[in-house]
Amino acid sequence: MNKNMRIRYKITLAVGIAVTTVLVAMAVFFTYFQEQSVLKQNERTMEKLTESVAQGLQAVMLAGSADIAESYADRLKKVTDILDFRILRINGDEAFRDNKTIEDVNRRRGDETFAPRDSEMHVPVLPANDPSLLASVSEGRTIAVYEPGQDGHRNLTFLAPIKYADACSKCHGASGKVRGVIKLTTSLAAVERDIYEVRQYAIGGLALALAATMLLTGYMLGRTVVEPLEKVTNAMARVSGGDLNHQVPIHSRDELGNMASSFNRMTSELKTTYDGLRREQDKLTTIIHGAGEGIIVTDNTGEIVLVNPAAERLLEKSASQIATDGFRQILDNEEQMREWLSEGGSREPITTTYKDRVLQVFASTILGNDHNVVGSAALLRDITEEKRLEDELRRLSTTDGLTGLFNRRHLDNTLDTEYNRAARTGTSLAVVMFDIDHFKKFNDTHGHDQGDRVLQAVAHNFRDALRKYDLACRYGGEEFVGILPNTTLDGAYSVAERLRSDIEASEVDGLKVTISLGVAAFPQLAVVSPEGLIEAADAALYRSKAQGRNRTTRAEPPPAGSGPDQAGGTPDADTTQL
Ligand SMILES: Nc1nc2c(ncn2[C@@H]2O[C@H](COP(=O)(O)OP(=O)(O)OP(=O)(O)O)[C@@H](O)[C@H]2O)c(=O)[nH]1
Repeated sequence: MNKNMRIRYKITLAVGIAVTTVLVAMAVFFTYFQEQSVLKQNERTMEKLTESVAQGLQAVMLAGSADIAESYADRLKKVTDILDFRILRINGDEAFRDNKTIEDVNRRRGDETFAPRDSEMHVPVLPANDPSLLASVSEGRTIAVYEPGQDGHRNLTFLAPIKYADACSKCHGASGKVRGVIKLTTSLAAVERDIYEVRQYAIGGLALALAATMLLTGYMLGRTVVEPLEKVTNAMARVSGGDLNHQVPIHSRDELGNMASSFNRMTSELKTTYDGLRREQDKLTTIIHGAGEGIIVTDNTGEIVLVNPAAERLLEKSASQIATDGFRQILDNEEQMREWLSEGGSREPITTTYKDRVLQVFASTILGNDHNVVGSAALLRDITEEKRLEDELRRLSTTDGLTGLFNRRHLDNTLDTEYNRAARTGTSLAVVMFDIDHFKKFNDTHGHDQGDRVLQAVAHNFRDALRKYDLACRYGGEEFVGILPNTTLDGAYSVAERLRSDIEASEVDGLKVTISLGVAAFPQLAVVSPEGLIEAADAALYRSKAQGRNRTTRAEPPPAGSGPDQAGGTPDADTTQL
């Protein structure tokens, strides 16, 4: 059945086939039985006729008028619809064609009762062993035989026995039960024509009944099933097209009526849900469009379906340009985007630089309920200012405001790290510690602001004296510490001396200061902690002070009886001040 065929035609066709089958079966059944009945009736009539002919002939024969029997037979042959009429002997030969019986009878009677025929002939009509003939003779009953005729219609042949009566013995002597057989053949042409006519009427009636049934079925199906179904189908099409206000009219309370009312209920609930979703979507759209963060969303084919104004602002591109470039080109860096997305949606935001801005990007793959990819999303946040403030904060937390050197907290952290590294790698780590000589007096004499400027100048010198991977720190007040990785005690001593002489030689606003220094190095000095290194340098510094200031002292365990290893200028720092 064609899949595109409308249900109305499908059902009508199905009903038509079913009705046709039943009607044809009934027509065949009744026609067949009617035919059989007609044929049987015809057979019975003809049988009676044949038998009465046989009895008539027998009576004629008994009356001694065989001639009449013969002429009777000849006349019967001419009757319409009687194709053949013969009087047969029980061996199948036609009687009354030779003188054999006449001679027998005359001989038996002893006179010339019957005159012999002028001409004789032997006419074998049926073979002696013909089953129908044998059955008729042996059973003494009439046998009907249907055979195809030459005109296309069937013929009906009766073989009716001519019974042997006692009176027959007078002429024919003792014999069997049957003396001869009447063979009467009629054409069934008239009967079959009648049957054919009946068939024609039956087919006509059948066609009429079928057409009426089909029309009625089509009409009834249309009214009761198809039209309601079509209404629901049309309503479904309208609902799927977005018209959620459409309702199916309900005309009945049957299954189709229930279906329509269920559909209407479903549509109403769908509309309620849809309206709710729509409101949520509107809210979401407002939020997305008003968000400070850039939002870009794609569908599962990778096509960009949403770009909010913040994204346009951050990327300095129009929404259409972003959509044209594609999701992987959001940051003009396809490789990076692919990498982020290949991680199955980055869980951590990624910080990247884009057109002099620092952007925080959260790129993720959106997965559906069954873990299939339904799209991708990128959330962009401009953290340039945040980053600047963070860097500034970090700088402020690790540096000293007056001198710009690293502060003590940073020193402690760094020293820890460097000490551990030196201990692990077996390299040297040196510490230079110094403070300004008689600085209290300097402050008192020149004022605190002047003292600050001196501190800044000394810090400047200090930074210049160190390598770039050394760390210059303001340890507190007018005390400074330098951390010198990969530096031996002698190396640190040289640096300290150079710094001391630089400061001694320099001026700040025409004023001079000197510094006293202490140097310590690991592992020459077997300290067990970074604090130990500081303490050793501090002790060496103390000794520089004690030895007269403006000098550098090595922190090394002094051999018994020997003095500290010193270098530097004049013993008393008073002379270093201007
Ligand atoms: N101008 C200025 N002075 C400071 C600052 N921090 C500490 N000082 C001063 O530095 C002086 C340190 O004095 P002291 O510890 O007695 O040492 P000193 O006077 O340098 O004597 P010696 O170290 O023994 O030579 C104090 O007067 C502090 O007020 C600062 O940030 N600016």
